[in-house]
Amino acid sequence: MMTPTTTVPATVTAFDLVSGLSAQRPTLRRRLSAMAAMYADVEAARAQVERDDVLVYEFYDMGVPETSGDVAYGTSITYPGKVGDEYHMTKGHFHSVLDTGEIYFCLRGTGYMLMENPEGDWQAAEFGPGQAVYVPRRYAHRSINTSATEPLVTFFAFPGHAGHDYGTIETRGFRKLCVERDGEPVFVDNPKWAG
Ligand SMILES: O=P(O)(O)OC[C@H]1O[C@](O)(CO)[C@@H](O)[C@@H]1O
Ligand SMILES: [Fe+2]
Repeated sequence: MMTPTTTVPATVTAFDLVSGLSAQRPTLRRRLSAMAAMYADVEAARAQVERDDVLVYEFYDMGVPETSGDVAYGTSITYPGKVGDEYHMTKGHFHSVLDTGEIYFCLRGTGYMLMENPEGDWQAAEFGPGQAVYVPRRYAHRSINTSATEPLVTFFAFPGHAGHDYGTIETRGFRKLCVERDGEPVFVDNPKWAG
């Protein structure tokens, strides 16, 4: 009988359901200065960085091997706020291996998963606590926090070999932006979209 090969031991990690954080490892943190150019109103972003280089989001890299048999996972916490009228968001990325999906389960807060594929389709899935968004293969994805007060806390999982392609979104942007109009989030065309 074959003995299964195990490369990563079974592990248990505690994530706080309110903060989304774990005391067991440090997060990777993205401040506004690291993504000011991604917002539509770059001047507003730079002015905010001058006043206070706010923490926009943080997340975990659990160090899972980047192989197809493994599953990368962790929590991601996007803090409330706006840059001009655009809600706080993650950088967003395609997977380097485009044919890989991802799952995000919301633990706290309210927001959207914005998705688009190279074929021109885009979707914005609203989610809140207890709801999971499935990001299909080929779709770039970005978390957006539309709450004025609460962090958007999600647990994510994706194939270990998927990789991150940040460059495409950094140069081209997403087709749509999520902005506040009359107190409500709406998706509008991104005037800077360079597809
Ligand atoms: O990778 P971004 O776009 O900076 O956003 C961070 C989130 O995306 C992930 O890379 C997973 O897709 C996580 O590490 C984290 O949830
Ligand atoms: Fe991803």
